[in-house]
Amino acid sequence: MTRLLVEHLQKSFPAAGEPLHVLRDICMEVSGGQSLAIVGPSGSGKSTLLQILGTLDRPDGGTVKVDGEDPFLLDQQQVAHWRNQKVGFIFQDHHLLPHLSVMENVLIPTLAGGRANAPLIERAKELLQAVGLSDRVGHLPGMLSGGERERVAIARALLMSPSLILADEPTGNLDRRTAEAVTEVLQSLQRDNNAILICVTHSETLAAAMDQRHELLDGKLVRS
Ligand SMILES: Nc1ncnc2c1ncn2[C@@H]1O[C@H](COP(=O)(O)OP(=O)(O)OP(=O)(O)O)[C@@H](O)[C@H]1O
Repeated sequence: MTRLLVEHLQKSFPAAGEPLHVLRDICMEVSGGQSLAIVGPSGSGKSTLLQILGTLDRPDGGTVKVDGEDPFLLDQQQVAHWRNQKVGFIFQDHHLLPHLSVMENVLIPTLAGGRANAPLIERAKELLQAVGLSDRVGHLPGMLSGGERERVAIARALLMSPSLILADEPTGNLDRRTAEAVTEVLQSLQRDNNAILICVTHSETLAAAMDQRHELLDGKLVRS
């Protein structure tokens, strides 16, 4: 089973005067099938933490291990491959490419390996069905509602069957009912895949739907 182990993670940013110590001592342990919400005040470092967990940024100290492997010890090419295989990102503004169809957007992760093979196309179809968008595969993102675009982003994030799903405010721009529907589909796919789901959010409803709730305060995570 997948296991994420984070120990004593630190991250600072240069600032006028003293450096800004955003993450001071982050420790966490999560297993496959579990979901976790990270809440905390604006500017407390939630997105920074998510970016580091997904290897989009580097920590200054501490370790991140997924299934015993520390991705920050890999070289640049290996880490890109690791990220593509292990991590699914979902962003609040979904980052869909406007000139590609729904199906093409879901298949974006295959571009890195140059292999949109038949099984992956089949999986994209299954995921679009699971998120309720089978009849929208040829649409452009601009033709979809906000909730539908978020569901395309979820399908895309799950295409490579990642063990780690990282979501930054996945329901931030959605009305309550749509947010609940998106949360439900995200969590059901996460459980089906036995993946770890980590959601950064200001939404208490989304946080309450996760198995654990952690608050980021003064650079540390406190289970709450
Ligand atoms: N690349 C950077 N360079 C300098 N400072 C940065 C950088 N990225 C983030 N910061 C600072 O680090 C702090 C934490 O930012 P972060 O985006 O992680 O917060 P957050 O908790 O996600 O906030 P919000 O809830 O408002 O999205 C902020 O004060 C921000 O200005």
